[in-house]
Amino acid sequence: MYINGAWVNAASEKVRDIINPFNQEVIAQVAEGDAEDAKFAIAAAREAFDNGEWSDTPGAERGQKVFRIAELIERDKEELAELETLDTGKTLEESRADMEDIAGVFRYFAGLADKDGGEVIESPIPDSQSKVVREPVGVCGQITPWNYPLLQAAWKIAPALAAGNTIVLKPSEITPLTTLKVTELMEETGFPKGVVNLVMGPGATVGNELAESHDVDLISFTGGIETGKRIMQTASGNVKNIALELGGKNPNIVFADADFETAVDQALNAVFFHAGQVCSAGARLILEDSIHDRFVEELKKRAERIKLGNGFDEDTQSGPLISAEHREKVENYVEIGKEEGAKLLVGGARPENPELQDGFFYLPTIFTECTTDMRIVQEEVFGPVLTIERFQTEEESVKLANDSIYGLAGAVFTKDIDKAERIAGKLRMGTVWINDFHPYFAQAPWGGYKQSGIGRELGKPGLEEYTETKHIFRNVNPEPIHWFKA
Ligand SMILES: NC(=O)c1ccc[n+]([C@@H]2O[C@H](COP(=O)([O-])OP(=O)(O)OC[C@H]3O[C@@H](n4cnc5c(N)ncnc54)[C@H](O)[C@@H]3O)[C@@H](O)[C@H]2O)c1
Ligand SMILES: C[N+](C)(C)CC=O
Repeated sequence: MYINGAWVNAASEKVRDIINPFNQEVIAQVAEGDAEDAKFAIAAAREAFDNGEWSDTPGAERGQKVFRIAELIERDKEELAELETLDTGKTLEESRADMEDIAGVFRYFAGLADKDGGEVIESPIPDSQSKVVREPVGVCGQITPWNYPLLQAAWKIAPALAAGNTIVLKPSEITPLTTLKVTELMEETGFPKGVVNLVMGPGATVGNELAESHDVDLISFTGGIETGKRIMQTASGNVKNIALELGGKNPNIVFADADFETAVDQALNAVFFHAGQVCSAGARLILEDSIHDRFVEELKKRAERIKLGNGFDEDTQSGPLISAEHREKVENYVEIGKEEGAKLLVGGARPENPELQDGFFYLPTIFTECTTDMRIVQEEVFGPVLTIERFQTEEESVKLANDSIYGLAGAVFTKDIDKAERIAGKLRMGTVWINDFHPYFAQAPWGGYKQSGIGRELGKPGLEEYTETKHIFRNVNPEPIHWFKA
C-alpha cells in the first residue's frame, strides 16, 4: 500500500491472493489492509491537506502534474491493459480502449485545473463587492468497483487532484492491480507526501473507515446500491460530502422504424459487452410489438454465436464473470426469471466447452415474455442476461422504461428524430442515447437519477464535485451601523 509517500505492508502483515477469473490462477499477492491502515492513510491525507502545500499550488501547476500522469499512462498503456485483462477477464481490446479513455480523463481534468478563477457577482448592497470562489473539499475517500477498476478510479483521482484535494484510494479488493500500478505512476509524477494514498482491503473494514472517519471531507463511491445506502448512513456522522455512482437497469427502446441491422447489433452490444458487467448495460430491451418476433429471432442467432474465451485471445468476444460468487448470483437470477414465468429463449447455463471450465463463464442469456413486475426486469443482474418486453405506443414505451427504481442510462432507436428527442426528454435518466448505446467520454457528465446515485462524474460537474463553493463579501466602506446603541 502507499501511505504518506512510502510503500508499506498492511499493519497486520496480511496479504490477499488475486485471482485470474479466466482460469482461477493466482496472479499476484497484495497487502490486505484493514481499518488501522485506513486510519494511517487518512491521517496522512489530512496532514497533507491542512499544510496547504498541494491545495495552495496554482491550478496551472496542478494541471501539469495531472497531465504528467496521463503521459505516464500512455507510456505504460500496454502493461496496464494486460494487467486489467488478467485481473478482470475482459478482452485485451476492451482494456486497451479503457486505457485510452483513462489517459483522456487525466488530460481533460488537467486542462480544467486552472480554468475557474471564480466569479464576481452583482451585490445588492451598496459599497460592497462580492465574489464566488471554488476551493478544494479536503480529504477525499475514493472507493471503486471491480468491473472497470482503473477507469472508475481515474474518474475520481483526476478531478480530485486537479482541484487540489488529497486522496485515499480504495480499489475493489479483488481487482487492485491497475490502481496499484497507477499509484506507482503518481509517485513517479511526484506529489507532496500524503497527497496520494492507496489502501487495499475489504469494504467492511477499509471502506467503512473511509466512510465513517470524521477526518474525511468527501466520500466518492462507485458500486452497488446496497453498499451505497450503507455508505450514506455511515458518512452521516460528520455530514461529509457524498458522491454515489450506483447501479442501473437500463432500458433500450427500439421502434419498428429503427434501422433494423443497427438496432439488433447495438442491442446485442448494449447487454453482452463485458459479459453484462456494466452499470449502464442495456439489460431491458423494450421492443415495438410489430418487429418483436423478427428482432428476437435475429438476436437469438447472434447471442449463440458470441465467442467466450480468454481475454488475451484475439478471437474472444467476451470473457468470464468476475468470480464464482458473482456467477452464482447471476444463476440465481436466471432461476428467479424462470419461476416468474419469463420464457428462456437462449443461454441460461454455463458453457460446456472444456476449455472454459476453469473460468467463471456464463452463456449469453435472453428472456422473452417479460413484464415490469418481474424481479428479473427490475433488479440489476450485472451479468449477460437480457429481458425483453413489448410495447404498442410511444407513451407506453416511456412508461415501461421509466418504471424502475434506477435512472442511470437508456436508449431509443428510431429514424423519427422528433420522436427520439421527445422520448429523450421524458426518460428519467442521467444519460440518454439516441440511435446508439454506451458512449461516454470525459467531456460529458455521468451519473444517475433516482436510486442510481447522487452527483456527477466527468465533465465540468465532475470537477465541481471536488470543490466547495465560497462567497466572499467585502464592505468597501466599513463604518458603524449602530443597530445597538454604543
Ligand atoms: N454508476 C456507475 O458509474 C457505476 C460504474 C461501475 C459500477 N457500478 C456499479 O457497481 C456494482 C458492481 O461493483 P461491486 O460488486 O464491486 O460493488 P460493491 O458495492 O460490492 O463494492 C464496491 C466497492 O465498495 C467496497 N465496499 C463494500 N462494502 C463496503 C462498505 N460497507 N463500506 C465501504 N465500502 C464498501 C468494496 O470493497 C468495493 O471496493 C454494480 O452495481 C454496478 O452497477 C456503477
Ligand atoms: C461507467 N461505465 C460505463 C464506464 C462503467 C459502468 O460500469
